[in-house]
Amino acid sequence: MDDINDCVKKYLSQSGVKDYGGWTICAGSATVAGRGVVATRDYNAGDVIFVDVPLIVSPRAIGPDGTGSPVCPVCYAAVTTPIGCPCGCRWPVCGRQCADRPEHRDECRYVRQLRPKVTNKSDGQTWSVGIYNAITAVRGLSIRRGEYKYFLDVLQKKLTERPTFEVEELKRNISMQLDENDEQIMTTTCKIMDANCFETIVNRYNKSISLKGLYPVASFMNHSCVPNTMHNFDVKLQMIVKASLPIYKGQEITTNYTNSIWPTSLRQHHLLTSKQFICTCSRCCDSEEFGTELAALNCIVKNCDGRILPINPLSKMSIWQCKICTKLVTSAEMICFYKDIETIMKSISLNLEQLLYKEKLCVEMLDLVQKLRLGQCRLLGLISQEHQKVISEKAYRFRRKWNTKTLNVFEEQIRKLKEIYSSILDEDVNMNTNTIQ
Ligand SMILES: C[S@@+](CC[C@H](N)C(=O)[O-])C[C@H]1O[C@@H](n2cnc3c(N)ncnc32)[C@H](O)[C@@H]1O
Repeated sequence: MDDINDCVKKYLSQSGVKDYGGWTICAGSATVAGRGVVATRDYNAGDVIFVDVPLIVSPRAIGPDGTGSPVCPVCYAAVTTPIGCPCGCRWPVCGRQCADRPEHRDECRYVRQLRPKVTNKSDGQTWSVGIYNAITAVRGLSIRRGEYKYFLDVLQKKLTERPTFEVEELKRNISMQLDENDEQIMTTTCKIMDANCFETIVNRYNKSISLKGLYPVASFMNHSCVPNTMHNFDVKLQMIVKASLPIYKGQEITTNYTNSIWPTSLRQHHLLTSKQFICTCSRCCDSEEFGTELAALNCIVKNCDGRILPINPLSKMSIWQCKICTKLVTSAEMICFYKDIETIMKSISLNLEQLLYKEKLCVEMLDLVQKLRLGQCRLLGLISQEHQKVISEKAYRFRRKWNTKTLNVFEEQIRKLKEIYSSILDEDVNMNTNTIQ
């Protein structure tokens, strides 16, 4: 483990990151799984634990059905009318300026010498979706050069014998044969990305762009549904990891690979399909999820006030049961109920009644975050921000009806919520206080 720690710390210091030394990468009983990051000193909630610098950042692929839209692979702005890079790599850059940027030079030259095929010449499209989808793979080659090749050996890889989508896309869309060694490095990179990458969100021209980022320290952080950290990204795409709860020396530093307010069945499904493991944390083993009954639905039996919960929260095939009348419901039926609820939630827009409903939801969610012991987490920041927007909107709509005393109470509430979310989201480049969602 010493070699891994030395390599990671050298990389961070060479990347100009200030030394944050209160952690170490460990293996064995100190971690929930394989290697993990462990605190070597105490932290208070809100303390920065480390700042991580990406080894690779790349746009999300465009699906075979055309889902997703391209972003410029150099500046990551959304490109509404993409043009193929004028130098010839067929990536959809946003203009000459990005095509000529030094960081694009080597990868552009590499793709060019593979002779990218012109796919949609007839409709005038000058960029290639297939070549675009291979950006992650091509960027892996930059790690091969130099001392950080070591990361390719030590970072966990997704277990699969299947050919990687990105490399197959590249091979299909070039005229030259891919070098065997390059292909192997690209495949390894993609498997590493699949096992370790984080959603990296950047703000470009007031639009949130979702990218994939590979961060060397964060790659060793294990998952917990009751994590003790939160993170956000600065303008340089550096990941700032902070304690969301007090952390004691010797304790594992964990993150959340999934969504905190999803019920256990959804979180388990997501973790198993994307990261290939079953989480057995204290929250996952507790069917009531710390008393929140987050997954519960009201009993379907007439006149029964009970709540239906899974008998075995760790099994997706689990039977669900009402706590009062003991009615049993199959997992397939529960999935249908959840889908119906999702459809209803998506159709909500904000008239006054719904604004008040949203306020109620914000209050309930803030209570939930507290009960789930999520501490100073990003979710607390985001919900507080939404809550503040609802209250500001309400104060605006009722300003003529309310007296000064009532308005002052609301202003105080707004101030407190702003204080909470500003302290959590302060480095967050996506902070947008204007829109109500
Ligand atoms: C980003 S890596 C974390 C570091 C990893 N433990 C290592 O040794 O490189 C993600 C992988 O770690 C394992 N992992 C992370 N959290 C876990 C947990 N709570 N339970 C079981 N396995 C976990 C899974 O194999 C997952 O695919």
